[in-house]
Order: sequence, then C-alpha cells, then structure tokens
Amino acid sequence: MKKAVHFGAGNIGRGFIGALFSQSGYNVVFVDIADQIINQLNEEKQYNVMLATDEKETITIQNVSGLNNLNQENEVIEAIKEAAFLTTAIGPNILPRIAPLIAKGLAARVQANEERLYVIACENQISATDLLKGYIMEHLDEAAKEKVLANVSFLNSAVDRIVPIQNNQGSLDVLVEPYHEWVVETSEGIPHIEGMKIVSELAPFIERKLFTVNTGHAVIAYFGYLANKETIDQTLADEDIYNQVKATLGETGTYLINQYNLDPEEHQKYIDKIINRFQNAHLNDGVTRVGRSPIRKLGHKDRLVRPALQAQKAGHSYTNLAKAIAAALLFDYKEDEDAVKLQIMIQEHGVPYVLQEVCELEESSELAKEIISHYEELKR
Ligand SMILES: NC(=O)c1ccc[n+]([C@@H]2O[C@H](COP(=O)([O-])OP(=O)(O)OC[C@H]3O[C@@H](n4cnc5c(N)ncnc54)[C@H](O)[C@@H]3O)[C@@H](O)[C@H]2O)c1
Ligand SMILES: O=P(O)(O)OC[C@@H](O)[C@@H](O)[C@H](O)[C@H](O)CO
Repeated sequence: MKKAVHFGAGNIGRGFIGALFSQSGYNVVFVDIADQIINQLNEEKQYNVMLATDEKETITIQNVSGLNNLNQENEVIEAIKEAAFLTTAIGPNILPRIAPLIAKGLAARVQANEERLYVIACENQISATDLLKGYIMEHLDEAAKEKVLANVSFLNSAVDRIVPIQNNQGSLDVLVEPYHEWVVETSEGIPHIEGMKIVSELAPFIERKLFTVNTGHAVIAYFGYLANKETIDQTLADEDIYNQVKATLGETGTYLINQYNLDPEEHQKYIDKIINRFQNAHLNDGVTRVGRSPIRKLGHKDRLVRPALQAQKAGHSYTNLAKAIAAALLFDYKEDEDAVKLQIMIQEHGVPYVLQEVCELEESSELAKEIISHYEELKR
C-alpha cells in the first residue's frame, strides 16, 4: 500500500490531511509527540471524522498508525524511506524543530529509493514549504543536499477547513466543518489525492484564503476576547463585531480584487460564504483557539499587517485592519505562551517597540500611528 507520512496528528492532521490520504488509498503514518494519540492510533487503527452539521455525517478513517518523533527516530526515518508524500500540519513555529529529523529521513530516503517524494507543509503561512525546505537544507551536507534537491519536490500549499479544539478527551474522533479546500502549487504530474486541487500559481489562492478566512477569524477572535465571548459564532451574533468583520474584509477585499483581478461580485460571494462558515454553531470554536499565537499573527507577512500595508501602499482604507491589530495587542490570554510573551514585551518596552520588533512597522508610519491611537482607545 502507498504510504504518506504526516507530521502533526492534531486537528488538521487527523481531521483533514490524514483523512484525505486515507480516503485516497494511502497508509497514513502520523508522527507526533503526543504519546496518548500515538498509542491510540496504533491500538485502534482507525477513527471517525464527523461533520459539523445537523445530521453529523460520519466517515471512518482507516489504515492509520502513529510514531513518536522524540523516541522513534529510526522508525520515522524508515517510514520516510517508503513514503510517496511527506506532509506537515504542526504550526509554523514548530517547523524548524522537526526539520533535523526530516533531513535525516530524506538523506536516507534518496539513498534507498529513487521514486519521487512530495513534501508539502499544510500550515497557515505563505510559502511554508519553502521555509521548511530551508530549515531541512541546514541539516544536510552538500552531497545529500544535491540528491534531495534532485529527487524530492517541495510544494507550497494552502489549506482551508475549520477544525476546532475537540471536546472529547480520550477519543481520536474529530469534528470538522463540511467545507474544505487544499490547494497545492505544482506544474508536475503528481499522484492524485482526493480533495487536492493543483494550481500553477498559489499566490492568489493563499492570499485570498489568509486575508479573508484568517483575517476575518482574527478580527472575531480578538474583539470577541475583549468582549468576553467564548466562541466565534457567539461573537458574530454581536452586531458591532459583525459590522467590524464585514468592514475589515471590505479592506482586504479591495486589495485582493486589485491585486489578483478578482471579480468583485464573486469575491463578495466568497466573503459571504466564509461569514456563513464562521456562524456554524456546531463547531463551538473558541475565540482563544482562533486568536492563538498573536505574535505569529502580528507578523509582517501575516493576516493583519500585510493587508494593512498593502492598503496603505495603494492609498486605500486600512482603519479597520489597524483596529484589529490594536485588538490583537490586547489579547492577554494567560494560557497562550505567545500572548504572555507579547504582554511582557508591551509592559517592558511599550507598543511602538512591539510594532517595530513584531510587525516590522516604523513608529513614524501612518499605520503605526493609527494602531497606537486605536490601542489607547480600546484600552479605555
Ligand atoms: N485547525 C484549523 O482550523 C486549521 C485550518 C487550516 C490550517 N491549520 C493549520 O494547521 C496547523 C496545525 O493546526 P491544528 O489546528 O491542527 O493544531 P493542533 O494543535 O491541533 O495540532 C498540532 C499537532 O502538532 C503536534 N506537535 C507539536 N509539536 C510537535 C513536535 N515538535 N513534533 C511533532 N508533533 C508536534 C501536537 O502534539 C499536535 O498534535 C497550523 O499551522 C494551523 O495554522 C489549522
Ligand atoms: O491556525 P491559525 O492559528 O493560523 O489560525 C486560527 C484559525 O483562523 C485557523 O485555524 C482557521 O480555522 C483555518 O485556517 C481555517 O481554514
């Protein structure tokens, strides 16, 4: 049976990417540090993916197993030697940590098996696979690098499916929204995977997704958190926040329509569909999950700052994006490591320093000034 090695047996791993490989006839080896999940995968050898609909349709995912990358290095390397695909859904910040083991696996793979291997990082980050490739290359000598570059394809991708934190301790089953989209950039003829869409240029797809789904999500999460809301759908029921989301997606929409020559009516339909997805009460998706890792989300190329800068450059409105950035700076959720770090940075050095260090925005820029003024207002 064909094999796919997938790093990250979490929500997207089990609920989306691993599930698609299994449904396409692959044996899926999940690699993770969570012993409980790994042991359960090996014992139960299957799990259910449930759709967040009234009917709760269920699909059983089979031919799955697990390995722990902390204490089963050799087994992971052996699995990589036989795999047709190597994918990740682990969080962008974790990619550098798994790169040394992937490098060992790839070095052994290209010696043992001449078949092409496809590596795809499925993270919410522009060019995540290119970044992973760079981290992997740091751990290969010149000879191995050359062989890996000749035999392994590194393909960027965009993944879209809302998978909340699961409310079923001790179970492998995953509740997911019915909608899903997985777009992979390549001009090669790669093996067919159910649900994978191939495109020759990813930029319009990943920017449209990141600056609509994830920007909208971030606005709801940060304003919802400030308004003491628990979930995304509850937050959207607040008329002011709903209008704020619409206005912000109007700003990112103007950029996306101009940049990628999108049809404005089609783009409006895309926005409406996404807002409808956010309103799915079956998901029970927490604002703290969606707002997680605010330092990452405030990055220069991420869902808030990049569209704001693009709007500023084009002379369009970015007021609502600036407000959302200010709200993100107030996300002081104590159980999120990044949020704690961000608040310490603000207390010790102030907001202008954070805008410079995290968002790469000069204090004197119009955008930075506007964020600071919204921040002061929201704090009151
Ligand atoms: N959940 C969603 O709705 C969604 C949708 C699209 C994209 N994504 C992206 O998918 C990625 C994963 O998100 P998620 O929601 O599935 O997160 P998650 O926390 O549910 O899953 C991450 C998994 O990675 C594992 N992990 C952490 N550190 C590890 C390490 N060093 N080695 C091996 N495994 C490790 C964790 O144990 C966990 O099982 C993120 O980049 C996210 O942005 C998520
Ligand atoms: O995964 P993050 O932390 O980058 O973003 C949180 C959510 O916006 C995200 O997980 C969405 O649910 C997902 O991107 C939908 O496709």
